[in-house]
Amino acid sequence: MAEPLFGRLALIGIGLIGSSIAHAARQNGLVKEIVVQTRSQKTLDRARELGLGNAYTLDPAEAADGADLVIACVPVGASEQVAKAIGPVLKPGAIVSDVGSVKTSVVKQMGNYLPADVHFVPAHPIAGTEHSGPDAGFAELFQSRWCILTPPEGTDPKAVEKLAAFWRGIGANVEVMSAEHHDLVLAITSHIPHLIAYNIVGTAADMEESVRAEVIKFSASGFRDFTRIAASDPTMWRDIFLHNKDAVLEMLGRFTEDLTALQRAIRRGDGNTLFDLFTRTRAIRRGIVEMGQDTSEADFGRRHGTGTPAGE
Ligand SMILES: NC(=O)C1=CN([C@@H]2O[C@H](COP(=O)(O)OP(=O)(O)OC[C@H]3O[C@@H](n4cnc5c(N)ncnc54)[C@H](O)[C@@H]3O)[C@@H](O)[C@H]2O)C=CC1
Ligand SMILES: O=C(O)C(=O)Cc1ccc(O)cc1
Repeated sequence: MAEPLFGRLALIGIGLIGSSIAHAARQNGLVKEIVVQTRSQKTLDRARELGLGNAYTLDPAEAADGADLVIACVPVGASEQVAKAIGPVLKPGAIVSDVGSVKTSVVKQMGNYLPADVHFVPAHPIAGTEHSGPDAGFAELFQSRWCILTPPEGTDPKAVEKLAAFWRGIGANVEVMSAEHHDLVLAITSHIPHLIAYNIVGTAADMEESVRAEVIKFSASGFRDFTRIAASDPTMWRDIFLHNKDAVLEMLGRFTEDLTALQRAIRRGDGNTLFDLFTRTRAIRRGIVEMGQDTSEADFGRRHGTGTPAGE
C-alpha cells in the first residue's frame, strides 16, 4: 500500500458521509490516524463500536488540534459553528474541507473563522443515499462518483491537488469549479429533484384517507422512487434549501414556467408538445446511461447485497 497522504484526519460529524470517508480512507491507507468528533455521546459510542476512528471526542477543537486534514461532515447550516470552534487550534499548513451539498454559503460561513496559514478547500462528493447516521456509511460510496472542489480564488494549488489526490484515493473523479457555478448546477440536478419528491409525497399524504391507502397499495415504481428520495434526512435538506435559496428559486422559476406550459398542452389536447418533450428527455436519459453515470442498479446491489433492484 502507498504512503499515507495525511498524518491525522479529523472528521467533524460522523453520519453517512463522515463514516463512509472513515471506512474508505482506512481501507485505502490514505491516513495514519482518524479522530472522530460528533455532538452526541450516543453517536460517538456507536462510531467507536463500528471502529471508525483511532480517537473519539465530543469537542471539535480537540479533534482538529494537530490534524493535517479536517473535514466537516455536518449539515451545511452548522458550518459556521464548526469553523468558529476549530479556527483557533488549527495547525499551520493544515487543509480544512467539508462535504456540504451547497458551497457559496459554506465558503462564507467558514472562511472568516479560518486562520490565513491554513488551506481551505471546500468539497462536495456527488454520492449519497437517503440514509443517515454512522451505520449508513460504506467504503465504496464514492467509487466512480464525482467529487467537486470549489477552492476560493488564491488557494494554494498544491493543497487543492493534495485534497484531489485524497478523493481520487477513495475512488472519486475530481472536478474543480467555482462555488457559485456549483450551486446553480446542483440546484437543478439535485436540490429541485428532492423538492419535487418531498412535494409529491406530501401531496399524496394530504389526500383523504381512502385515497391515501390506495396510493400506498398501488404505488407504481415512479411514486416509489419519489418516496425513497423523500425519506432523506430532514435537517440536511432543510439546510440545503435555506442556504442555496437564490439558485433554487431561480431554477424553480424556470421549472414552474415549463410545468405551466405542460399544463396548457394537456388542457388543449396538444399531443405534439407532450410527445416532443418526452422524446427529448428520453434521449437525455439514454445519454446518461451511455456515459456510465446511471448507477441506480449497482447502488441497489451495494445496499442490499444483491445484484438487481427487481422485486423492491
Ligand atoms: N446524505 C447524502 O446523500 C449526502 C450528503 N452530503 C452533505 O454531507 C453533509 C453530511 O451529511 P450526512 O453525512 O448525510 O448527514 P448525517 O445526518 O448522516 O450526519 C451528520 C452528522 O453531523 C452531526 N452534526 C449535526 N450538527 C452538528 C454540529 N452543529 N456540530 C457537530 N456535528 C453536528 C450529526 O450528529 C451527525 O453525526 C451535509 O452537509 C450534506 O449536505 C453530501 C453528499 C451526499
Ligand atoms: O440518494 C440520492 O439519490 C441522492 O441524490 C444522494 C445525494 C444527496 C445529496 C447530495 O448532495 C449528493 C447526493
